[in-house]
Order: sequence, then C-alpha cells, then structure tokens
Amino acid sequence: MLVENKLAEDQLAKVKKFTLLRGIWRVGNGYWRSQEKKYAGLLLLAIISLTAIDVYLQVWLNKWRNIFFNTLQDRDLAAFFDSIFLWLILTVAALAVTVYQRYLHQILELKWRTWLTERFIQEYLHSKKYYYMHISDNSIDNPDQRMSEDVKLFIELLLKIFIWFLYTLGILCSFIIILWQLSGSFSLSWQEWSIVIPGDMVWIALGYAIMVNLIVAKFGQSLVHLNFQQQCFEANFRFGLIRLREYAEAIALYTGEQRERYLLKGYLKKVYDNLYKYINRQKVLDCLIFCLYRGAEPLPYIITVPRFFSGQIQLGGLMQITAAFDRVQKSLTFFVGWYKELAKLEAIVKRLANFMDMMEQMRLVGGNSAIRVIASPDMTFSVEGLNVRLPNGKLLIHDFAMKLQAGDSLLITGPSGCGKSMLIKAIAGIWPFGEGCTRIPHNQQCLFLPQKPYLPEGTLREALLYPQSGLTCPDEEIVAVLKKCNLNDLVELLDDRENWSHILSTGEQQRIAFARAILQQPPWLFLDEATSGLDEATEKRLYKMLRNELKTTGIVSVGHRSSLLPYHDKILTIKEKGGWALVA
Ligand SMILES: Nc1ncnc2c1ncn2[C@@H]1O[C@H](COP(=O)(O)OP(=O)(O)OP(=O)(O)O)[C@@H](O)[C@H]1O
Repeated sequence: MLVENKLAEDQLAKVKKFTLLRGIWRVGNGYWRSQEKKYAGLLLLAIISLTAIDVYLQVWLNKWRNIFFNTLQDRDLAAFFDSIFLWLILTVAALAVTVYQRYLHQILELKWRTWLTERFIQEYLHSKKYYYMHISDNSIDNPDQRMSEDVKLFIELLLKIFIWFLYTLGILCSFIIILWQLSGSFSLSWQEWSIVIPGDMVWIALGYAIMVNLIVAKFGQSLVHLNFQQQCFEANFRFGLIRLREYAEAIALYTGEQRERYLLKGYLKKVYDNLYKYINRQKVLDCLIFCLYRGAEPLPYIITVPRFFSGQIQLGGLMQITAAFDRVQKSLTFFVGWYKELAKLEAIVKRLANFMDMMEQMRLVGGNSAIRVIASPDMTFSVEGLNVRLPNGKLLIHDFAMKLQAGDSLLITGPSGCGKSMLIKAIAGIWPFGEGCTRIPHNQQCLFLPQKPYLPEGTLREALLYPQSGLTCPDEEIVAVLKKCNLNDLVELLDDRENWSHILSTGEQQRIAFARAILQQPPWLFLDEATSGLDEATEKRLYKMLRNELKTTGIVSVGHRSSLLPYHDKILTIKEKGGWALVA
C-alpha cells in the first residue's frame, strides 16, 4: 500500500540520518520541558554542584601528596601527623559528597524513568497505535522491551555518562593547570632557530591521549552495531519464552516440545553467535586499552626523574607530578574507558528513537486512513463505498455499503479467509487499511465481542464490567445475568482475583462476554464469531437473550452456522474477488 511504502522509506531515511546527540535530544528532552522540570532542574543542579566539590577535593588530595611525601623525605614527624589529619578531613568530605551525589543521582534517575515510561505507555495506547503496530506489516520488534528495559537503561547510562563527563572535564581542567605549573620545558631547534616549549608533561599527555582515542575509536566502532543487534536477539529470545508460557496448553496437547526447543535454540543461537562476536571484539579492545593505559604509567617518572635527581624538585613534587599526569592522561582518554557505555547508549537510543518514529507512523496510519469514521447526523449506522484492504494493499472487499437503524441486526457470512473479520472491524471503525466512509451515531458506545474474549487480570466483577472502570452494578443484577448465561458456578467467585483467561474454558469466556454485553447495554454490538466455542443449544439461548434484553441495540455478527440466521434480519454474504450480496 502506498501509505505503508512511504512510511517504510521515511523509516529508512531516519535510521540513516541518526546521530547520537540528536537521538538523545529526541528521546530525552520532553522530561526537561514537563511539569517536573523545576524539581528535575534543582536535582541536576545539586548533582553538578556536588560533582564540582568532588573535583575540588581531588585537587586538594593531589596537593596533599606533595605535602605528605615531603614530610617523609624531611623525616618531619609532627608535619607527618598533620598531613594524616588533613587526609582524614579530605576523606570524610569526599565520603559525604560521593554518597549524596549518588543518592540524588538515583532519585533523578527514578523520577525521569517513571515519567518517560508513563509517556511511552500513554503514546502507545493513544489513537490505537498499539493495535496498528500489531496489524502492520513493517512494525518493530518487542515494543514491551523498549518501554521497560530500554527506557531504564537509557536514563541510567545517559546520566552516568553525563556526570562522568562533567567530572572528567573538571578534573582535566584543574589538573592541566597543576601539571602545567609543575612541568618542565623542552626546546626544539632547527638550524639557527630554537624555541622553548613549556608544559612538557601536558603536551606528552595530550599526544598520548589523541593516539589512544584514535586507535580505540577504530577498533570499537563495530561494538555499536553488535550491541544493537544483541538487544534485538535477547528480546526475541525472551519473546519466544513468553510465547511458550502463553501457549503452554496448546503446545502440550500438540506435543510440540521438540519444535519449540528447535525454535528456542534458533533464538538462543543468534544470541550466542552475536555475543561471541561481541566478546571477541571486546577482548581485542580490552587488550589494547590495558596496554595503552599501562604503557603510560612509567612515562611521567621517566620524564621527571632527571629533575628529581638534579635536585630541582623534591620527592613530594615528583609524586604530585606523576599523580597529576595520571589524572590528565586518564581524563583525556575518557572516551576510551567509556566507549563500551557509549556504544550501549547509542544502540538503546536508536531503538527508542525507532520506537518513537514507529508510533508517529502509526498515528499517521490511523490519522491518514482513507476509511473515514464520522459522526452520523441521525441514529443510523451506515457505511458507504467501503473498500477493505490488507496492510499490503490487497483488496478484500469492494465498494461495500449498508445502513442499520437502532435495533437492526446483520449477519455476515462467507468462506473462511474472505475478510469477514476485517469487514466487521472496518465497520466498527478500527481497521485502517482501505477507503470509504463509516458513519457512527455520535457518542454512542460500540461494544466488540471477538472470538477470543479479553478478560483482564483482576476480579470477575471487573472482567464483567470491562472496559468501564467506574461502572457499578448491583450484585443481584450481575448474578441474574450470570445465571441467564448459564454461569451459575461463577456467582460465588465474583470478587475472586484470578487470571480468568487461563482458568475459564473458551466457551465460558464467550458466555462472560455475552454477560458483559447484557450488563453494559451498548447501543451497538459487534460479534466476531463470538459463539464459536459454544454448542448450538447454548448459542441459540444466548442470541435469544440478546434479542430480548437488548431490543434497541444494533447487532452485527460474523458467523458460519446457519443456526444464527433466525436472529438477524439482514444477511450479508461475502463472495469471491471482493464481491458481496446483502439480503434483507
Ligand atoms: N494483520 C494482517 N496482516 C495481513 N493479513 C492479514 C492480517 N489479518 C488477517 N489477514 C488476512 O486477511 C484475510 C482475511 O482475514 P479475516 O480474519 O477477515 O478472514 P475471515 O473471513 O474472518 O476468516 P475466518 O472465517 O476463517 O475467521 C486472511 O487471508 C488473513 O490471512
């Protein structure tokens, strides 16, 4: 279909244009413009201030090294104990700063995560996007994982990297100044030209860090892609396990264990293969990082020791220089240590941005649907020029039209797979693929009873009144309806909390759906093979009850059995090649 192809192209173009910063902004900026922005801003400010204090304490600890080692060299016991006391004060201060910085960091993480997850859930449920994603051809994998795991990791990693970046920047700026002050100089001469360059240690640290960053960036690039794939494979494997649990009974009845093992093995193999590649790549990177870090350790000693031996600096100075060099060098190679985390963040941001794009596209699928759903000027339910299509554009039903008054009933029949379920969904206004117009009486509730009813977790009473959360109904009325639907055994269980869709038989669930319809008295009722699990006598009884209890309700049913004919005054037969015939 044209809309779908266009959406797929847009999707591809967006993935190609993806950059990490743009992706982070897209996923994360909403929170900082939300109602919580002031509180979040204060928290962030407190965290940044504590980070700055931490940097300040580190600078002091560096100065302390100079003092401490000089007391050793001078064999000055009183000064030695003074320096130990200073160390104690600095350590206690560092402890308080670290603990509170971490505490506030976690609070911010929690608030942001809750906000963002709620936002995703709200968006996902809005305009039936969850449903369009479910029926679309080019949808994304595992939206559930994206809303739970990916959102959590996104915020965890982003805040961690941001705070570390600030901390490292603070350390870098402070220690570059210290190192510059403590450094010696070197001279370059060529023919009669000679130039003295101060800050030898700073230049060496800088040169070394550039080299390390370039090497690691080259080797680490493939980790981003492997990480992205890993998240998908892990999610697919988890989804396979969930399906096994969900369809446990059917699989057991088919004795499909071997086939399931084969499928799960397939998912697991992908997880294993990709992780194996990742681990191998990581091994090379770890080896490189280790060599590059260790390689830098003797550098400051080698360069500074001549000044120490010649008496230009004391032992404390030597120790302070090496510590400062270590700090500067490590800060400059920040990217190296965080490459793994950045790779992970990039993969997660891609998945979340991709999910947001898909939700946007699903909004368009709903909003741009050429099946217009408009309010009917009177109490009639009508359809005009309706073409029903598959998501790929294939036409199933051509130019359908009908008009129903309140209390009318229509039965849709036809061979299996001809498009009856899609037609009833299109009439009810939830199938977006096709063209035409559906007029639904303004503000009138349409209740849909599918072949497999949905019973939410909770009490049986809540399941009966679903989706009306605020609806209350006297017990006598509920009991009477349950009895009419031949569900006497459930009367005692009204307030029991169970996973009803696992406990009740398909026929019982279908009878619950009928009870729901009687209790809620909707003006329009759609039944898609809603009695397929029932014997003919029960089906007859329930339809009779529907007609008696819901006299003004318009009913549209899909069904195969001829026993349904007497309960409907119009019969629609779907024929081959999109044809149809309506008999009143
Ligand atoms: N989300 C979907 N994406 C692509 N094709 C679909 C989708 N849902 C259903 N189909 C296909 O559309 C066709 C019509 O499906 P539909 O469920 O409307 O048939 P039906 O007439 O109700 O069949 P039955 O009587 O067996 O329930 C089928 O060939 C089905 O495979």
